[in-house]
Amino acid sequence: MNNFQWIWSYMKKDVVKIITAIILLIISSLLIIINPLLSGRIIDDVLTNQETGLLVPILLGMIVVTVLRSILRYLYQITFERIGQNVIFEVREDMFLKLQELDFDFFNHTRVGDIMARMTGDTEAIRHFVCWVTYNILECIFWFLAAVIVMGTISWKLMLCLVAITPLIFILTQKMSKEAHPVFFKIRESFSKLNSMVEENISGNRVVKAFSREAYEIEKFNERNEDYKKRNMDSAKVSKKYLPWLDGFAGSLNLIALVVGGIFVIQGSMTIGDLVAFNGFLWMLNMPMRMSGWLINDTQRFQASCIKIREMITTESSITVETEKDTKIMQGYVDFDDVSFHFSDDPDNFVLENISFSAKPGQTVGILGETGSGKTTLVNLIARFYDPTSGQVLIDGINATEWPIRNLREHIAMVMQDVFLFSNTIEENIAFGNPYVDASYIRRVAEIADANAFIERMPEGYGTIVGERGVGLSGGQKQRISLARALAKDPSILILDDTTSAVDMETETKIQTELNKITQDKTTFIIAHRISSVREADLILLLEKGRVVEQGTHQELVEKGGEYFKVYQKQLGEEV
Ligand SMILES: Nc1ncnc2c1ncn2[C@@H]1O[C@H](COP(=O)(O)OP(=O)(O)OP(=O)(O)O)[C@@H](O)[C@H]1O
Repeated sequence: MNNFQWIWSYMKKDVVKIITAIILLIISSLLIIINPLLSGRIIDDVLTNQETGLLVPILLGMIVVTVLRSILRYLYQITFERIGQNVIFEVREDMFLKLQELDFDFFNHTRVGDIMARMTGDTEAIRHFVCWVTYNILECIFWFLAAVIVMGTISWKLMLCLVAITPLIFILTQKMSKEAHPVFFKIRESFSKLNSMVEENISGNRVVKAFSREAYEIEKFNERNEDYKKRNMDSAKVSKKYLPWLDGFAGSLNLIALVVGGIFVIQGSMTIGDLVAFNGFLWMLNMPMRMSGWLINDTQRFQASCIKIREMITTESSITVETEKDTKIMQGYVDFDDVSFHFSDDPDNFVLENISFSAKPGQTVGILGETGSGKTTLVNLIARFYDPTSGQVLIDGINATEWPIRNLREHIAMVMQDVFLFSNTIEENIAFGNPYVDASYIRRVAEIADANAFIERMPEGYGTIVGERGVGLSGGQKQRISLARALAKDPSILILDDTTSAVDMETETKIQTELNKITQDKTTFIIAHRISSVREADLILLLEKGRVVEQGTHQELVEKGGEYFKVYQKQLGEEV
């Protein structure tokens, strides 16, 4: 399917509107023919033959035609605008739905700025094409055809002299189109890089300032900005190379008409009125020629944008989300059966190797290990953010890959290491995973997460809006709201990834005591660096370079006197 067929798939449901708009456009194009013909009549009948009584009706006729044409033009232009807006509404919707469906792998490899460029600049290029370029192309075609027919009836010889240069115009537009094609792809790529750079700079503005790297960032920005300017200049150069020629050929039509037409009038094979009428149609021939360069540019821009959008819409997730919602209840049994995993872009480096363990509802699994040992990756496999490369993760005895994914995730709540809060009230942030939760339950889970006290101290309490990425809250406060959000979901499996790393030990102990009261029927995974966070767990996994090197309860592992014991002793020493 080429880009035009693809965009047609969005337009075709508006086929009645399209046909109506084209009919209006054709009528409007036919109406253009009338006024030059009437001008000719003024010269021949009113001025030359002195039929002065015709002047007023002719002038009135010209006014009616002009008004009618303006109304028709307005109607079909607004119809094309509506069709374009409908198309772009659906394209944007499809892109957003795709974004919801795409897996972690896509987001690991795609820059936010690039996605934003597709959602904004590229959709705008498509809107412009449907709303403006399409009817301009159609207008040009109909004007050209109408002009050829009417001018042919006035003087086919003079018309042939003018149309003789059309092949040259065709060759020029072909060459221009070929040259402009790659240039617009480069512009598109450059725009995406510039966008990504600015997006990263804004997201990371605190880091930039903290490290006083503004100058470096400005230099990087200037480089990208310069590249974008250069790419646009390349496009301008292509335009400037061809547009004067197209303009020149279009302008030469007047000269040819004047010289050759003048000779015909002198020879008596054409009246002055016919020559005036003929001249009145000239713009209908030269306008399409002048416009062709601009329309080619816009069409190439449209093509480049289509490719970027279609690339995203057709990206296949390795983990697909079903459309139908399943309502299977989850108990919370988790079994890892000889699970190994590597990321798709690094097949030689196994991040997890031969992991096996079992957990039952009501049990807590503590996961310890040095940084980069694979703890987060392990729990990501439970929520199916990734699928194991080999082995299987069983939830309630069923392979996680066989669970309807939304159903699976509905019963799992995760407090992620990198806390993200939406720019919304605290209450709505906590209710994010369970919109039906009531205010008293929100307060209850906030109390368990030890967040209630500081939330109530805020000026608007639970109605306080937290800024982008929770600016205005401390790291520990954000973690606690994020914990409350997970608890509000009342999940069967609760995953806490370094959830209390930013809170003090006393608060952590308080949270743990409260958590124990409500996790009786849940399977809880706690990733931590401090043994104090996991010592009560029913099972502790000690990870080292993706392998479980020790597993058991705190007591068992201490008695074993191995790696866990060494870490325990070290941390005990630090605490004393
Ligand atoms: N998206 C990714 N693509 C490729 N490799 C990755 C990706 N994410 C993580 N890794 C690698 O996988 C390994 C395990 O990462 P993981 O985040 O699971 O570690 P972790 O034990 O949770 O670390 P930490 O305690 O620092 O959070 C690391 O070596 C990391 O470099």
